[in-house]
Amino acid sequence: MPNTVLIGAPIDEGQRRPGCVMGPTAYRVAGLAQAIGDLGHGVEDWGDMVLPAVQAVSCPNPAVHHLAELLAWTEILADKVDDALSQGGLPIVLGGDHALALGSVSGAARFAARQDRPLFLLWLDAHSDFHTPLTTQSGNLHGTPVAYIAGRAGFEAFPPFPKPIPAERICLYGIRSVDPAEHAALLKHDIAINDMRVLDERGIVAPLREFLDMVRAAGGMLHVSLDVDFLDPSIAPAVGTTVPGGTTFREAHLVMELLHESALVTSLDLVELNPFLDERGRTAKLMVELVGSLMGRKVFDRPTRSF
Ligand SMILES: NC(=[NH2+])NCCC[C@H](N)C(=O)O
Ligand SMILES: [Mn+2]
Repeated sequence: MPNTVLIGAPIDEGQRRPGCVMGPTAYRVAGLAQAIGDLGHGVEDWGDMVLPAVQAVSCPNPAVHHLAELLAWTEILADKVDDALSQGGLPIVLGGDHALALGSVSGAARFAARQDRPLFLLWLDAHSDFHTPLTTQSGNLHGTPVAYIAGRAGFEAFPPFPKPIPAERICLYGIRSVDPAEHAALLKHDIAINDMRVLDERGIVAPLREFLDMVRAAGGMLHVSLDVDFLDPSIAPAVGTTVPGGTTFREAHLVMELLHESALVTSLDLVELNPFLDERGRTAKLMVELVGSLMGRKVFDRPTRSF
């Protein structure tokens, strides 16, 4: 197992509710490095990234805000993730809102292209995040990364995405909130939507196994982007865009356990944690536990607490 590299990305410009900027600190306070280290993996914490000075840029869609900041984050985060992978590490990007995936997946894609390996994307989220800066009505760019990654037009202000990921290598999982413009575009691009209806009917395991089998058969790299709102709000309240009907505690752990067993994950985002909305750190702790399962923790490793 490669060394895990923690990259703090205190980004909250992709949406409007303040608080995600505290995400990286909350993960550290909740003991992320220790949880990974306890499983016998090496951990390096590269600290928090800092946004450089930016120049204003305009966008034809007046709703869009903080475009300049997100262009800058995209560039520096792509470099960091590429660096971590180039050093043989497994980057875990501590968000920060989901706009950070514009950069983290760019970095992974650049690295994969240099290695001549196909990159696959597993998007664990309530939302499909398939808007472009031209179609978003909220103007919140955290609703756009999948469109950028898939090579949709409308991202002319951004650096061209290194090697857009073809539809069949993108797996949207846990979806239950898609805007009409996103839905039409997803159908056009032929991107499979594993929404909660599909997962209710087929179960949480089968569609994921099928996807992982494809990754393995292609000798691919796998980037996993885990949004807090993939989880049901009853177990993970610390997120600005809650949608009822999310995955349960056991379903989410099972997804992580399957990912561990596959040994295919090469990079990971933890996004949308808003510690300001949390209840005594329970969402941050749950996210840390999920990373534990992804890194090989088993149910029977859990000590019984009697206090
Ligand atoms: N990563 C997220 N939480 N995305 C929420 C996006 C919500 C909505 N579709 C929008 O574009 O505003
Ligand atoms: Mn998201």
